[in-house]
Amino acid sequence: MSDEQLRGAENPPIRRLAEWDVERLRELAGEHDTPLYVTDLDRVAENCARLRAAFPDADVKYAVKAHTGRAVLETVREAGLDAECASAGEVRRAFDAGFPGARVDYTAVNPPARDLDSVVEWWDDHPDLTVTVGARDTLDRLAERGYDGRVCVRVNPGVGAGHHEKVRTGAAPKFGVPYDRAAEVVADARDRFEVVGVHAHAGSGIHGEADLAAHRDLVARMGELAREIGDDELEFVDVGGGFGVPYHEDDPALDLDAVADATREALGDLDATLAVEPGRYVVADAGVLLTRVNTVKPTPETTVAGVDAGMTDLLRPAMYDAYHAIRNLDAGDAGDARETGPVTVAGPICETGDTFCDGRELPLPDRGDLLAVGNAGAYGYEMASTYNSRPRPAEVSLAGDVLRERETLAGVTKLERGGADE
Ligand SMILES: Cc1ncc(COP(=O)(O)O)c(C=O)c1O
Ligand SMILES: N[C@H](CCC[C@H](N)C(=O)O)C(=O)O
Repeated sequence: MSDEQLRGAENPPIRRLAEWDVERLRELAGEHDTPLYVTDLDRVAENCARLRAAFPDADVKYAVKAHTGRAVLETVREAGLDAECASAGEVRRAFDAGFPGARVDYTAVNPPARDLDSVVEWWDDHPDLTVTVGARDTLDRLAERGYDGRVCVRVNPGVGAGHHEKVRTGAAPKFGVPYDRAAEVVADARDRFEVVGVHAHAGSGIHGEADLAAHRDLVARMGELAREIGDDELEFVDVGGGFGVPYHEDDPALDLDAVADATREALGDLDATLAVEPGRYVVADAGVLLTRVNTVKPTPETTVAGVDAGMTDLLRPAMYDAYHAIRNLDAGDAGDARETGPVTVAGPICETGDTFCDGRELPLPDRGDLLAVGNAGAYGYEMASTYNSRPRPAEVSLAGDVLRERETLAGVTKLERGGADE
């Protein structure tokens, strides 16, 4: 893609749910059944390209946790982003998808011994991998295992931002060494490791003015810290991810170029390279969740549309009260003319919070209707569980390749005594 295409109308900053090809989604649901995640790998590549165009001189790392699927990771690797991994499991996935060690950053948060053991073992074959560390104890535990490789020190910037209090990471004491102790921890780390960077992350879903102001504060603080400890001795200053996408149909898309300019300005002059690590921005609008209505129940307040996907497939509404656009692919602008009214889309899980929307104005559902839930590509399948003994859904690419098989009931019980062993 040319620079013009990367930034222009051919690569818009958001693909809205209304823009997905309804006929194709219907076909995929027919072939693969529901609930079904559909992932558009071309859109993943476009999002990567837009990030690289906005941050041409930066190291752009993909936060793997947003969507860990092999096909997504391969697409991201080919599009030139590095991999930021939250666990040994994610590091393994990055290696398996072909990322070399030099493009892998393991952000260790209270890392279990097993994770550290594995990563130190893999370091033999991948001596250029970077371990990001947010506590002195973690430095000691790495040293005890003979690790003396590349380290990045994670700082708690005391500045949080994001779509919900549970994701304002930068203000949570769990993450990173306190800002005013960072220089001391870096000095200690320099005695024992190759310190290549410093890192902080404000939180997830940075969108409005307040979040952007917090992001700028964080970046400015990281610029100051880097200069204090010697930016010429660092390879990079990582200011985290968190770039938001619009979940409401009429929310504007993030102006990524403006965010990039503000980031550079807040960082100030540095010898070290800027690094960013978005997850959601790369995959959110590249995925939809398809689910079918199986029960329609009129009540005085709302029509309940019982569907075959639940909070076990897409946890975000239950966990964060997150809004996801929902489109009935058989009614309204996508199908039959129908009256609209307040509709509650409810899953099959025995939990009051197992709804995708409550009393939202939608075409009144019929049994058998196919619904699409938008922006399901980020933290969708990744946060799926088998609660209520529900097998996890399948995932296919928009092109029709099965990316993840539907889990079976035998799969759900296979690890337990007396469970299925197939
Ligand atoms: C350290 C770190 N980096 C990056 C991210 C990615 O955040 P987002 O998906 O909002 O870009 C997260 C959130 O999960 C994170 O904790
Ligand atoms: N770990 C991320 C938050 C992930 C949020 C995500 N799970 C969501 O669905 O919004 C962070 O600290 O910024």
